[in-house]
Amino acid sequence: MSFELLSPTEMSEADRLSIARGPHDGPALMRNAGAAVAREVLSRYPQARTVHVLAGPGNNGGDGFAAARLLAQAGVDARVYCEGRPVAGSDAAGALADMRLPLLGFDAFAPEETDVVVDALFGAGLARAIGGAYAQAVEKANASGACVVAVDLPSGLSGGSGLVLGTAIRAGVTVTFFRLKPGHLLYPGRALCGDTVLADIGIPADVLSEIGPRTFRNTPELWRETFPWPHSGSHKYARGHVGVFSGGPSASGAARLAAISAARAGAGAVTVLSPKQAVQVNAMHLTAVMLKWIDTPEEAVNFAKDRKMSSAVIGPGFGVGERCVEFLLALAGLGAESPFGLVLDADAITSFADAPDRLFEALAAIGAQTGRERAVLTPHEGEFRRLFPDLADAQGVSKPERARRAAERANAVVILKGPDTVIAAPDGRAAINVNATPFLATAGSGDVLAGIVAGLLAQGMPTFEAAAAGVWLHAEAGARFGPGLIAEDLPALLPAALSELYNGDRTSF
Ligand SMILES: NC(=O)C1=CN([C@@H]2O[C@H](COP(=O)(O)OP(=O)(O)OC[C@H]3O[C@@H](n4cnc5c(N)ncnc54)[C@H](O)[C@@H]3O)[C@@H](O)[C@H]2O)[C@@H](O)CC1
Ligand SMILES: [K+]
Repeated sequence: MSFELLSPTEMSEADRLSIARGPHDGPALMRNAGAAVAREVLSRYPQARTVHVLAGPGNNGGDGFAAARLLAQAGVDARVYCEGRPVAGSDAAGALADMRLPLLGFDAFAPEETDVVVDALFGAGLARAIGGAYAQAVEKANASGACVVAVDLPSGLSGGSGLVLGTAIRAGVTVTFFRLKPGHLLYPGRALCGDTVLADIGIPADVLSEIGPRTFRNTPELWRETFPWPHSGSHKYARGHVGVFSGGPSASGAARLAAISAARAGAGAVTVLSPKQAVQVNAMHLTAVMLKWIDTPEEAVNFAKDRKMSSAVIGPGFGVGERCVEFLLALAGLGAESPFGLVLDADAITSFADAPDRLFEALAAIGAQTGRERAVLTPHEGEFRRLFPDLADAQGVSKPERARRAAERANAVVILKGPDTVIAAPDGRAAINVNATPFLATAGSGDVLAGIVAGLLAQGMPTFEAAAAGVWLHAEAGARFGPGLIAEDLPALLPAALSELYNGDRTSF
C-alpha cells in the first residue's frame, strides 16, 4: 500500500487534476468508485438479499447511486434512501439519473430489516457536525446491527483529523479511493472504519508530484533509503557512540533499557553515564554496554567531546528538576560540536514544564549552528501538554497538525506517542504509525523507544527518518510478542524485526 496520505482538500485536487488530464472524466471516476463499493459488498456478503443505501447530497451520495445501480443489476434488492437531492448538472445528479431506482425518504429507513447498509451520506466534503435527519439515520444504522460498508469515510468522520463531527457511523469496512486520508489512521477514526480497502479508480499516481503531500503512513518505504546498515568497511566507531544518562540508584533501570536498545539498533558503542551513587548498581547489570561515572554537566560535556559521543538520551529515570535542565543546556551548548542527536524523554520534558522556551531556544541555537534540527522529543499526550499547553487544548486540530506546530516551535522532531503515534518535523512532514500493538503500553516501553532512536541517530540517520524508523521498529518488535509483553522483552525482539527489514531491503534492490 502506498504511503502518501491526502487530506480531503488534497484529494479533491487529485480528482481535479486527474479529470483535467483524462482519460477518466468525473462521471467515469464515480462509476469506478461505485463499482469498487459494489464489488466489496458482493464479495464480503454474498448471501445478502437486501442492501440499503444511505445517500447524501454530494458526490459521496453519487458513489452510493452508482453502487446501488450495480447491486440491483447483480440481483440484490437495493433500496436507496436520500433526503436532499444532488445539484443539477453534478456528477452525482448524473449517477442518480443512471440509477433508475426509486428514492425513499429517511423515514422509511429500517436498517434492522437489511443485511447490509452502504453509507454514502458524507465523505471528503463533510463540512460541519452532522445533525437532524442525517444524525438520526446514522444512529439508526449504528443501533441496527447491520453490516455497514462506508463509502470513502464513515459519515461523520473528518478525513483530515480523524475526529468525529457530531456523530459518526461505525463501519465494518470502508472503501476509499486512490490514497488513504489521515482520518483513516488516526483515532477515533481508525476504529470507526473497520477494515479499510483502498481501490484504484483510475487516478494516475503522477498527480501526487503536483500536490506534494506532507503526511505519510509510517512504513519502511518512507525511510529505508536512509537506514544505516553497516557495510563491510564499518568499524564500531563509524557506527556511532551513544551516551545514556542514568538516574540515581533506585531509578537506573530506564537508562539501561534505553542503552541496550540503542546497541540493538546498531550503535557501535553505548555508554551509560551514571551518577556516583548508581555506578555500583549499573555495573552489576551491564556487559556490552560501557559505564562512566559522571556527576556534573561539565563532566558530561568533556566526555561528549573526548569520546565523540554521537547521540545522547536524557530523561528516562533521570529525575525532574534543575539538574536535568543544566545537563540538557550544557549538551545543547556544545553547538556544532554537540551530538548528532539528542533524545529527550520523560523527565527531560517535564523538567522544562515551567519554562519551555528555555528548551526551545537552546534547540534553536543548535539548529542555527548546524543547519538542521538535532533533537527528538518523545512526549505522550500528558508530557506534550506540559510543553505545549495551547496546542494540547486546540479544539478540532488534528494530531499531526498539533505535532507539526510543536516541532516547528521546538526546533525538534516530535514523536507524539499513543496508539496512533505521530512523528513530525519542523519542515512540516508528519508520519502516522500504524503497526503498534496495545501491549506496548507498558512501563519502560518509552525508554526502549528513546534508545532505538538514539541508536539510529548515532549512526548518522537523518533526524525525522531516525524517529520514524525507531517508532516502526519498536512497534514491530512489540507485535512479535503479544500478550504478556514487558519492556525488558523488547530489545531481544529487535533482531527479528531488523532482519525482516534487512531482507526486505535486499530483495527490493
Ligand atoms: N468526481 C469526483 O470528484 C469524485 C468524488 N468522489 C466522491 O465524492 C466525495 C466528495 O464529494 P463532495 O465534495 O461532493 O462531498 P460529500 O459528498 O462528502 O459532501 C458534500 C455535501 O454535503 C453537504 N454537507 C457537508 N457537511 C454536511 C453536514 N454536516 N450536514 C449536512 N450536509 C452537509 C455539503 O453542503 C455538500 O452538499 C468523496 O468522498 C468520494 O466519495 C469519488 O466518486 C471519486 C470521484
Ligand atoms: K460515507
